[in-house]
Amino acid sequence: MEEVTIGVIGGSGLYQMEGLTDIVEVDLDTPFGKPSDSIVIGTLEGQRVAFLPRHGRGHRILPGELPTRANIYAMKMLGVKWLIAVSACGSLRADYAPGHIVIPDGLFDRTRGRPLTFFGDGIVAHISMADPFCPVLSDVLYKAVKETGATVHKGGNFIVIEGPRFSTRTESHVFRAWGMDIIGMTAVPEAQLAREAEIAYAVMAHVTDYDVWHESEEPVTVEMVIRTLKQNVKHAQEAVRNAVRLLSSQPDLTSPAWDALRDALMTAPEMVPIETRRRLSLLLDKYWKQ
Ligand SMILES: CSC[C@H]1O[C@H](OP(=O)(O)O)[C@H](O)[C@@H]1O
Ligand SMILES: Nc1ncnc2[nH]cnc12
Repeated sequence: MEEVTIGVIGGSGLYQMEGLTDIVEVDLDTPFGKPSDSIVIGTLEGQRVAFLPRHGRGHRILPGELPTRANIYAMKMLGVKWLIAVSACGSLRADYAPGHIVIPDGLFDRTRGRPLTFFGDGIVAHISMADPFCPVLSDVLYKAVKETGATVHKGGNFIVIEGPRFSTRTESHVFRAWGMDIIGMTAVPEAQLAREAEIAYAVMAHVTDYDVWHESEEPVTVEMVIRTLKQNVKHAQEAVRNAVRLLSSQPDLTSPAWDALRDALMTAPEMVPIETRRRLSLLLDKYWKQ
């Protein structure tokens, strides 16, 4: 299988990447099941890039049903080191307006019952999520969006709800009072699974609505999200292209995520059941074979 170092996960409204050439599609199977869809590998800005639509082509998979472990593991199988996530989000503050893009630096988990880890079944690990998004990749994304001329905000607390329903007004007001800036349904567990897989991960969050707290704006609907995204999908595509160019022109960039497991593993290797060892060898052989 060819090595691809840059991955892109497209969210609501971004189901394919424009401008890819020399395309191949791969159907991967992982120890955690099948990813959301085939992964499309193509050349962008002279660089091989792997693209996966998070909800599948035709938007078939609920946020709470996403096979996120398989999606991240599949990216790891391809050799992805930098993973750009594109998401639609609601805004919880007036100055982050629909049409703007946010590169969040904080994450608050309000999901329930999603598979949150690759570990378990005889192996224990505790990764650090103090800074949930890779600062190096976030910086690249910020510059990449800036180049498109879109309004971009660096930093913001991203609250991730279970969905699939949108929030009540009461919840939305509480999230604002907690200091949350944007709201979505998918960055958890993507961010922490990417960290467990030692992949640098950052989100380009496209503000599509003011959720349901605003006094003069209508409460969010799917129609509103899609309408705003349609107007902005060109920016998203251009920003991804810029990010790929910026990454490939700086081959010396490194991410703290790349050794996230160094101090996270608790279990003595010889105590790990053989099946678990096999399942996680892609993530752990670099430590176990030392
Ligand atoms: C279509 S509105 C709700 C939907 O949009 C966001 O999706 P994604 O993060 O994949 O862009 C949000 O998280 C919900 O899944
Ligand atoms: N207001 C909102 N809440 C949750 N997810 C969203 N995705 C887009 N807008 C959203």
